[in-house]
Amino acid sequence: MTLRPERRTDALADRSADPTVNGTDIHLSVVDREIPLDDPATGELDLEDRRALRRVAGFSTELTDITEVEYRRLQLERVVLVGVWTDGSVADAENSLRELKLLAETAGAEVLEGLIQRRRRPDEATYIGRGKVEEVHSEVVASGADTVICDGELSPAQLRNLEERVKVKVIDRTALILDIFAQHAKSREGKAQVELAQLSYFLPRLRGWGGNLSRQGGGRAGGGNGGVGLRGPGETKLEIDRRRIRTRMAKLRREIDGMKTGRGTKRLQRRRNAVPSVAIAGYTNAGKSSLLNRLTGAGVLVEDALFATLDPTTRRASTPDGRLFTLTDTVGFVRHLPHQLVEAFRSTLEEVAEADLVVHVVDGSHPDPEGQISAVREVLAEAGAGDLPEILAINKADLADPIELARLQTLVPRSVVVSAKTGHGIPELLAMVGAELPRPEIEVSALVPYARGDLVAKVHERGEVLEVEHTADGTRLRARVDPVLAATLNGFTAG
Ligand SMILES: Nc1nc2c(ncn2[C@@H]2O[C@H](COP(=O)(O)OP(=O)(O)OP(=O)(O)O)[C@@H](O)[C@H]2O)c(=O)[nH]1
Ligand SMILES: [Mg+2]
Repeated sequence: MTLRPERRTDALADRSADPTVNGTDIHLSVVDREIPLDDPATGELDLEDRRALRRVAGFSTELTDITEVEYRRLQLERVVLVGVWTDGSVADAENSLRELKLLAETAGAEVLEGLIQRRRRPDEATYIGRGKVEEVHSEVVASGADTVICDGELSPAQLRNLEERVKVKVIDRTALILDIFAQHAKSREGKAQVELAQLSYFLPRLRGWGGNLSRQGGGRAGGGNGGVGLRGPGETKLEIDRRRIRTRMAKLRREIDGMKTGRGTKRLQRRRNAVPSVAIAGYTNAGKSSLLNRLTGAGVLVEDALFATLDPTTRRASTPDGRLFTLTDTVGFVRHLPHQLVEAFRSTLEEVAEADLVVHVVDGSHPDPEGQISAVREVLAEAGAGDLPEILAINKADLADPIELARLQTLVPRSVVVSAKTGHGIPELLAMVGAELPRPEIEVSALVPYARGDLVAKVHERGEVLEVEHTADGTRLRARVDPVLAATLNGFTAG
């Protein structure tokens, strides 16, 4: 597998112009598939294995416009999806493959077929059972696919073995997610983070193309002990590539650290102004950006695609009683989010970890909201945000089954049913946010002259006004405020 940035750009341009990507309907059902009873290739009699390869019917991407089809063929990969289903129900296995299909389509691929194999665990050498590799190969030939995507993270050896046998490119879920992130990254920081994640994924998977022939120059094989600057001549091509990648990764890490400082300064500034911060977190496509737009009119990109948002956006919002807070929309999470990405996006995730409160958005109309909730909590914990107070916003109430919504609400004490689309539940959500935000600590009484209306406005925004009275001498206030504002108000102590 190679990194091919050219295709990415093309595929992205195509994706945004493609009406079929957004509206694809998926009808899934698992149908038992006829499988020859004996497997002459291996002579294995693994009954469970044999019965287990199932075709997920009606799985192909439906494209209606024929010219569109022709156009897409030029650039897009035609893929067959393969999953190993180890535990849980058929529905879980289907959900997982359905999500892989969405991911593949988001990356710009055309999905031709989806296959699930029931196995106790993935095969160590080939991921799917050896006997079944042949069938996947036939499927690839029959459908004219050029890529197989596996629903898991495969070892370098598994990828290589499988690729040799199915005779087309094989990629795994991790590489697919990395590819989507690479297509969507816009900011300098986002791009650097994604590149770092991709390189750390590819590093152990590099192959010495051409084996021994790849040795550069003559001399010693397998350099590495010649010291800095002296390693060149004896190094294999593979070692040179590895070294280049490591150097590039170190440079990216430094760059990302530098950019982090810039954002840290802004964050400190907000801290100093004692504006509490709320982070919106949640599974990809849950409606996080829609909610930010609904709450603040931010105009952030909303798309029915996975990982539409990669760069954090921060906006100001206020509680029903007028207190200001910041609201940050962040990258969405997904099950088995590649750890390389979690690592590379650490600085973005730290932003979440430093928030005063997390609004965790979940798509109430999704078939497995609990699975999504726990996947999000896992990533939050990994980012050090596991202990933050959390409000669960159960979104897409306009689409979801009310019984399901009620059930979800009983699971989490601090939850609220909302619809970013219709505005349902938004006042309740804001009230809850207001109640959960840290209270300003210091109670003050002050008599502020009318000339200092700015100060009164600040108390309204940053503090909590307990009593207010307009007198002949000015505004008499009793309020709870932060230490900085308390110090200023001290000059106006009410007599
Ligand atoms: N019906 C309905 N659709 C919604 C609602 N909220 C969001 N959507 C749709 O869900 C899709 C995803 O919304 P986004 O706001 O982009 O979701 P996100 O969580 O920011 O997604 P990523 O940034 O990709 O992780 C879009 O097609 C929205 O129009 C809602 O309350 N009701
Ligand atoms: Mg978004």
